[in-house]
Amino acid sequence: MKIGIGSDHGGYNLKEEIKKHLESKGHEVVDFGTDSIESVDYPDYGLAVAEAVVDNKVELGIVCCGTGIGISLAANKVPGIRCAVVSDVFSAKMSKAHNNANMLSLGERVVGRGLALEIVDAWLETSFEGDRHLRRVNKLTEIENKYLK
Ligand SMILES: O=C(CO)[C@H](O)[C@H](O)COP(=O)(O)O
Repeated sequence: MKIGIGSDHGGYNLKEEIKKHLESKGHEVVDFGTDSIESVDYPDYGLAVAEAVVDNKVELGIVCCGTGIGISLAANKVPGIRCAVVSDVFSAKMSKAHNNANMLSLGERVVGRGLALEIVDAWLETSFEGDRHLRRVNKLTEIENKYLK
């Protein structure tokens, strides 16, 4: 699978771990930065990955910041993005099965490396269940469309 990743400085080390992990499993990773722990602004990286997802340059996106919150908020501003901030395996599975999340966000200051990689695997291995959940996800899109100018 082709997966876009990105982080600010607060999520840089976790992003690098996730990148190595994904590549070791045979995924193609497109890294949108950042490239060090030098202080940067998370909206720039959330936006870059989110745009790659909606433009179909990558299939899914994974982003990290200190908490996972700020970079997910940025990604979720892009119409078509459903970016879930997750810090447990159950929520990772549900975010795909019920919400069809096309981006996953993790906080380096929240979850350890081992749990983060389990979350990533669970999320990638879970499929959207459709059915009643599709109706609800479609309603999310309707909300976006209502506010698109
Ligand atoms: O988690 C984050 C956003 O939700 C950021 O990584 C965090 O706010 C960065 O903080 P600092 O500039 O103090 O390192």
